[in-house]
This record gives sequence, C-alpha cells and structure tokens, in this order.
Amino acid sequence: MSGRIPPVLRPEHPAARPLSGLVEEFGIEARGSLDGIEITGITLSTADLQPGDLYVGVRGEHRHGAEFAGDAAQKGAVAIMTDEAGAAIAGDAALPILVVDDPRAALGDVSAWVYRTMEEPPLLFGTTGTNGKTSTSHLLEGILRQVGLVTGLSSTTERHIGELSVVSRLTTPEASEMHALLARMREAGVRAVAVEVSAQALTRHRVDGIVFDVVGFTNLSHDHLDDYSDMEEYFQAKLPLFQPERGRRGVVSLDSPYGQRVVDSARIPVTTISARDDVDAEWRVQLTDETPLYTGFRLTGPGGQSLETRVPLIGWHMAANAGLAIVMMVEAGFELDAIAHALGETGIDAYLPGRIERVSGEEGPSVYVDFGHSPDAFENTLAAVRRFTTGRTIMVVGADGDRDATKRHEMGRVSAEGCDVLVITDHHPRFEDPASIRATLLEGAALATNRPEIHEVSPPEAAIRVAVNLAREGDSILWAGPGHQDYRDIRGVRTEYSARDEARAALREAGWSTR
Ligand SMILES: CC(=O)N[C@H]1[C@@H](OP(=O)(O)OP(=O)(O)OC[C@H]2O[C@@H](n3ccc(=O)[nH]c3=O)[C@H](O)[C@@H]2O)O[C@H](CO)[C@@H](O)[C@@H]1O[C@H](C)C(=O)N[C@@H](C)C(=O)N[C@H](CCC(=O)O)C(=O)O
Ligand SMILES: Nc1ncnc2c1ncn2[C@@H]1O[C@H](COP(=O)(O)OP(=O)(O)OP(=O)(O)O)[C@@H](O)[C@H]1O
Repeated sequence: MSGRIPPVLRPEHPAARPLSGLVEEFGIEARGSLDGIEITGITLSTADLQPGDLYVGVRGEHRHGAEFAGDAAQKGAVAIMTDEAGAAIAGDAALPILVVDDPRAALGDVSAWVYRTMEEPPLLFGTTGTNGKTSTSHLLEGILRQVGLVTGLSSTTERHIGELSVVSRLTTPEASEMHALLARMREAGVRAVAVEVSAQALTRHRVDGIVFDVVGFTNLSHDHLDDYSDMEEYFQAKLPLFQPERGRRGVVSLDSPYGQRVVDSARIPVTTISARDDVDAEWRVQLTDETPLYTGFRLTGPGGQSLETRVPLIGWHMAANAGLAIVMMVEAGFELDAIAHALGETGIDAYLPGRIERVSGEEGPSVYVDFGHSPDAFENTLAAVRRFTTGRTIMVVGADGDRDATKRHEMGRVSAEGCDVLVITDHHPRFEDPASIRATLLEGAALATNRPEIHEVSPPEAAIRVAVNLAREGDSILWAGPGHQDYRDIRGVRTEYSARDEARAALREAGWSTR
C-alpha cells in the first residue's frame, strides 16, 4: 500500500436502520421529512462516503464539513448531521438535516447505534500512553491469538480483522470508522480486540460509544506539545480513558511518575505494574534473560502468582509492555496459568512492524529500524541496542516537520548521549525546511556530555548508506523515526519510501547481505 491512503474497513453486510429511530433514540432535532429513510453507514468524510450513509459535517481545523454536504448528497448520502452553523451551510443539499450541538461529540454514540456495535461486543482492550501503545497492542493481540481467540487490532501501523490486515491512517480512527471496523470484526467472528488509543483520540471523541473491558496505561513523557499547550494538558487528555464511561477496569504502569497520578484520578478499579526495582506495584516485571533475539522476564502478581516467558524483542521496555498486556488479560478474566500454558516454551508470538525491527542478516553490522520519535523512546531503544553491541553504536535520526518542535533539542541531545556515531538526517519535513530541522537536532546534540562523531546527511536514503559504510562487524545501527511507514510527507505529498527497504538495500550494496 505504498504511499497511498489506506481504505476504511466497513461491514460487508450492513443492516439498514430507520433514520427516525435514530432521531427518537437520541432526541435529535430533525429538519425535513424522514419518512422511509434508512441508513446503512455513517461517515464524517466524503472521501469515504458510501451510498446510504448519514454524512456528519463537523467543524474542522480548516473547513466546516457541512461545506461538503452537496458532494455527500451526490455520492449517495441520505441525510446530514451537523451543528446549527453547518445546517445553514448545508441547506442547499436538499437532504434532511439532523441538528446537534456538537456533531463530533455525538459521532461515537450515533455510530454505535448505526452499527449496533455495543450489542454483544467482543472483549475490548484499550491502551494509551506516550510510548508503547503500539507494542503493547500487538503483543496483546498475539497473546489473545495464542490462547485461541479470533482477534482484531487497531494500531498506528495496522488494523487486523482475524487474518485480514490493512495499513492504518490515524493511530486511532475517527469514531465512525472505529465502529465500522468493529462491525466488520463482528461479521468475521472476532472475539477480542486490542485498540491503541491516542491522546488526540480522547480529545477528539474517537473512542466515544465504546466501553473497554480493560484499559491500560504505559507511560507519559515529552511529546505532542504542538497539540497540547503543556505536559499537564497532555496528561489530562489521557485521563478520560480511566473513567467508567470508557473503561471497566484498568492496569496502570508506574514506570513513569505520571502512572501514580492516573491511579489517583481513576474512577474505575485499577491494578498497577512496574518493571522498575525502585517502584512499589502490585505486579512486577523482572528480566531473566536478555539475548539479541528475545527478552525473558518473570511476571509476579499479588499473592505470589507468577509466570515466566519471553518477548521476541530487545529492551526492558518491551518486557514491560508484554507484562502490561498479560495483566490486562488477567483483569479481563483469563487465568495466569492458562496464559502461561498457551505461551509455552517459546513465549509470545507477535510481529511488530518497525518497532526495534532487525533488518540485517547474520553477517555484518546489526541494523534496527524503529518508530521512536521522542527523547524517552530514543533513550530506551539506544540502551537496548547498545547492550548487544560489541563495537560502535551508530544512530541515524531525523525529526518530524510541523510537529512538536519543542522536543527536537532533547531528541538531539539524547541521541548524542547514547551513541558513538550520530548521522543527522531528514524525516517527514512536511512544510518545514529540512535543513533547519537538522540544525536544531545538531544544536541539541551539542548539549550532550558525550561527543560522538557527527555527520549531517540529507536525504535519508543517503544517510543510511553513510551509516552502513561507516559500520564494521560488531557495530549496530539504530535508525529511529520511520519505523513501519512506507512514505515520506514532503510538502504535503506522500512520497513512496520505506526505511526498512532502504536499509536492506544499503546492506546489499555494501556487500553485507544478499537479501
Ligand atoms: C488535527 C486533526 O486531528 N485533524 C483531523 C481532522 O482534520 P481537520 O480538522 O483539519 O479537517 P478539515 O480539513 O478542516 O475538514 C473538516 C471536515 O470536512 C471533511 N471533509 C473535508 C474535505 C472534503 O473534501 N470532504 C470532507 O468530508 C473532513 O473529513 C472533516 O471531517 O479531521 C480529519 C478527518 O477525520 C482527520 O483526518 C484529521 O487528522 C489529521 C490527519 C491528523 O494528522 N491528526 C493527528 C494529529 C492525530 O490525530 N494523531 C493521533 C496521534 C498520533 C500519535 O500518537 O503519534 C492519531 O490518533 O493518529
Ligand atoms: N514502555 C516503553 N517505555 C519507553 N519506550 C518505549 C516503551 N515501549 C516502546 N517504547 C519505544 O517507543 C517507541 C514507540 O513505540 P510504540 O510504537 O510501541 O509506541 P506508541 O505509544 O504506539 O507510539 P506512537 O503513538 O508514536 O506510535 C519505540 O522507540 C519503542 O522502542
């Protein structure tokens, strides 16, 4: 799916529901006749609209969705739901209009009604936090499969419905897309779903209409300060997930100091977990074995119950994520012994695209591609890579344009602090000047106490080749940022590009591999 906008997954056999029933259920003001009108779907984007849809016109950052009501009508929408301002704009579309105060806030509950998603739902798990949401969600899905369930997944990288997999657009889809996905999962017999919940999703009502059986919190650190004015506002955005409207039970990692604050403000029963020795939590994760291929750990719970297993990734943080996933299952009612039995000798079976993913072969330097784009993520992944590196640790890194610029200095500093050779390059410049993003990373690198050899190389295709050419047997290269992505956003254009493919090509060209 290179560079293209991935599709929205919807139910293949949607049931029609009378629009008058919707209006009655939610006490919505309707303008125009609803006689005989039935809806089979709902969307807030004309790009995804299907005939029979209710088109929801929300006020966006750039446009009011109601401006596209005519387009929606042409594509087969049967009615519009919007606010008062939108109703004035959409009047010409000659469709009935449902008027609500805040269409985005209504979208989740209305979508749940349209697709009947909360009638006999699957087991629902929601994970939030700055780092580790994708990893925990994929690990959770893997373990749920291992205990024998048909699973679903919604993560930054992919949406899964049993064996079907499509690339994701947003980390957490808009509520109408989320409920359509759940409806499609029901058709496929999915019994348990792992959902990654971003702060933006909570702020923008994307998981409204869903009550998760178990919600999990990984950690909180500097990120997204373009969307939130400060860390406190970012932290507050995460809290609604731990209230009865969104979750029944919670598992909170105390690995970052924000964890205790989540516990203090939760209004649902929560249990705690930590992989840190200096933190007192109900569940503990202790590393037992670290190899370049997996991390072994022991999970011990209240009353001394315990499980020993392994996660096929490197770094203490991946054991922490796996422990969180297992305790979320325990909170959902699975027996720890049954989970241990299903994991067997070989441990957790899960593939995480572009998360500390090793793309090199047996010969030459180890090359890892990772999605980390925050100082905390860099610190942990660099430490994990260094642990298995006998030679030099080489870091290739760029920063997102048009996203939280306040973290760039710290990204540069942490990178320089943890490596021997630093190659500063470009990531998604978007509408920013890539040279000035690199300059800020370089300024940050100069603040480190460590003094690595530094190269500035643009574009990233050249940067990875410089890194590979500098590397010798025993060295490791960590390419942080691009992860699973298959494009770069350059001035609003998605240019086809895969860091994993580029890294493999660079290794081939240098004679280190034939893959
Ligand atoms: C800042 C933000 O969240 N923007 C979201 C928002 O866009 P917007 O407000 O700019 O929309 P707009 O262009 O003004 O249009 C208004 C409305 O008209 C509709 N429209 C517009 C044009 C048209 O031809 N037809 C049409 O129907 C749009 O779908 C929208 O509903 O509504 C759009 C439609 O749903 C989203 O795609 C878009 O997400 C953008 C792509 C985005 O990048 N969001 C990021 C910040 C985000 O949500 N990230 C989080 C976290 C990631 C992480 O953890 O790292 C995530 O969950 O992905
Ligand atoms: N528990 C953790 N603590 C700190 N860093 C972590 C943790 N788990 C993963 N990371 C690192 O954070 C980065 C992102 O991991 P992951 O994609 O799982 O997180 P995420 O929360 O989904 O982030 P995003 O929303 O940006 O996709 C990677 O570099 C990964 O190695």
